[in-house]
Amino acid sequence: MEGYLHLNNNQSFLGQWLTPPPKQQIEGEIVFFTGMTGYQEVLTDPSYKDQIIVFTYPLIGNYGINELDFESKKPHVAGVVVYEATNHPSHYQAKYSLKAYLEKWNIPLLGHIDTRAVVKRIRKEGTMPAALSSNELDCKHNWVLPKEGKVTKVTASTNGCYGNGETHIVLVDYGAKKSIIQSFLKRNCRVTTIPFQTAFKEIKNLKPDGIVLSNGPGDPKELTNILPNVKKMLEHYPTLGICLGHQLAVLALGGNTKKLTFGHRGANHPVADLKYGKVFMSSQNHSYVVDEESLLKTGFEKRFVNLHDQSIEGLTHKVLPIQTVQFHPEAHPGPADGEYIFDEFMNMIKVEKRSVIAYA
Ligand SMILES: NC(=O)CC[C@H](N)C(=O)O
Repeated sequence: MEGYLHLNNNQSFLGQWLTPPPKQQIEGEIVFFTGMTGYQEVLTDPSYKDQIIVFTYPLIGNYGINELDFESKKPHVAGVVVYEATNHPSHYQAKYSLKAYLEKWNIPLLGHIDTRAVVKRIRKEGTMPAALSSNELDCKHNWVLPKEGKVTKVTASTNGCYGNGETHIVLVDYGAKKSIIQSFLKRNCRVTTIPFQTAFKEIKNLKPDGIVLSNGPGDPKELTNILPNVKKMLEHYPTLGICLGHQLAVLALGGNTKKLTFGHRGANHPVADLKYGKVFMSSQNHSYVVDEESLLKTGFEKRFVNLHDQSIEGLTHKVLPIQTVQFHPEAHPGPADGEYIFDEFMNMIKVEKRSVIAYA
């Protein structure tokens, strides 16, 4: 059955529903992911909350969906656009086909769309509201998407406890990916995940050795009310900020963020580490970046740079033990080249512990 992708610039693309057509028109911000694999991780990464995702690789779903690679308990995207999706995945761990999985969660999959043409539009005109619909457009449209509250939708409602290692990591859950927890469990940590509005007093009671500010959906500037809390965390504990967490750390210390035209979403974004003079491939998913000029008064120094557009990919702090990254060191999807950031953070925690003991 025929279905449409309508962009807010009044351009429409005709395709075929590969899942049952949605009962109502689905609206969301349209973004594109360029990786050849990793669709399962993308669909279940809470940072994609309510977005319509276009996969640019022309055949999606070959290895199906398994029980291991979910980044959270359910898919978060509003809709999926592909050129072709297979019905017959081939992988020994495959539990569902892509279509069956999306159908189970009532998420529409629109196929036979010229995804490259769609991406050209988005690259030219920017990320914009869009709709998936069974109907042709009959008038000019301008969808206004609800802005606030995405983090509230995806954060945990209670604390979660994982592992029993030596070092205690408190992970502030703005929509955290499972792989971040696993990266710390691999490094002999105990991880406590906490709802994003947990007061600093309660965080202190948990006696963290280090704090991680997680990834998460939406514009970081929607979260201004929690910045004083974030600032206290940064001033008291070794802190690692990942993606949204990186952006919030900068805002909390008086810096600024801005929106990219079409964001970075893929598994092969080249990043330079200025500390070691080396380049590696990174996994990315973000629309916003830190504004370099705003860093002057924050005490942050640029450490990582995106080699496609020179945007900031990570910072260290001149005085406080803070490391932040815009890319995803936990990978999933994509390469784990940036994983050494977790090892560095573990060292940062050790050094802090030693100096606390020395001064006691
Ligand atoms: N993956 C993330 O944490 C994304 C951060 C933020 N929502 C952005 O789009 O820039």
